[in-house]
Amino acid sequence: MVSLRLENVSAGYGTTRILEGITTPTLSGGEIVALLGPNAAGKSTLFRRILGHIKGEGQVRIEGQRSERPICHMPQDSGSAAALSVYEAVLLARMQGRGLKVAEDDLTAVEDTLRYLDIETLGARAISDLSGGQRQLVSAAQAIVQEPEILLLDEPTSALDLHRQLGLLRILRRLAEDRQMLIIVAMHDLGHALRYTDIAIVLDKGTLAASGATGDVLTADLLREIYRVEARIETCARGRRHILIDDVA
Ligand SMILES: Nc1ncnc2c1ncn2[C@@H]1O[C@H](COP(=O)(O)OP(=O)(O)OP(=O)(O)O)[C@@H](O)[C@H]1O
Repeated sequence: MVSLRLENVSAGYGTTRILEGITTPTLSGGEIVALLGPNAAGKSTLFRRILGHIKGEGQVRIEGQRSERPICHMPQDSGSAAALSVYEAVLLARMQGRGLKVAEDDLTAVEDTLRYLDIETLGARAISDLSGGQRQLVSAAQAIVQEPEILLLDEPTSALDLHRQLGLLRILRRLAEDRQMLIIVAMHDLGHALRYTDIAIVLDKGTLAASGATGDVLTADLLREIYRVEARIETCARGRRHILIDDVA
């Protein structure tokens, strides 16, 4: 099974250092990890460092991988491939690193992924004509269709309505379980993190503020110190824990 661990990882842009000494627990296939932290904490930068798009000190250790390119990334703002249909754009994403010859199972993977995300009716539509939320689902499809072992998603639900937010998070849970994929999601919705993720990694100003089981990490103290809000974490009648925000701290 694939695993990922960061050891004393730093990174930056030019001479500006953004990330400093990030060490995480070992993250394993089958887990959903929330990458949390306020705006500009360094979440997208950490993804770029994991992907090798920017360099820095420390080690990104990936073990137990089956393929040469185990990681796939859904960026925060994926530019629209204006001239392509949804089907073509997802197929093109699927073919990255697989050569030019499209096989029957590539077409099946595209169709399954569009159906999985409930966007099969958009197949023939031009990407440029889609709504923001539809485009975000297509970006998710482009990442998922590649069947990576490690999936990095940068705020994948930010443009989605509530039903589709929950739908995508449930799909991620299924992918993690069925394919033993390690899924790391940068997100701002702490309620979703509490409900749908196993592990939380919290960045603050480029350093690691906390990491561990999401339910242990997300405390009223952390929300006050890192997110600067007064909050309570309470258990509802159904036994589920919820974050109740009272005020700014
Ligand atoms: N290409 C770049 N060149 C220079 N600085 C950058 C670049 N990209 C990001 N930064 C800076 O790095 C810091 C961290 O940005 P990053 O996008 O990693 O934060 P984030 O946690 O993903 O934020 P958000 O939640 O707002 O998306 C910010 O101060 C940002 O201005």
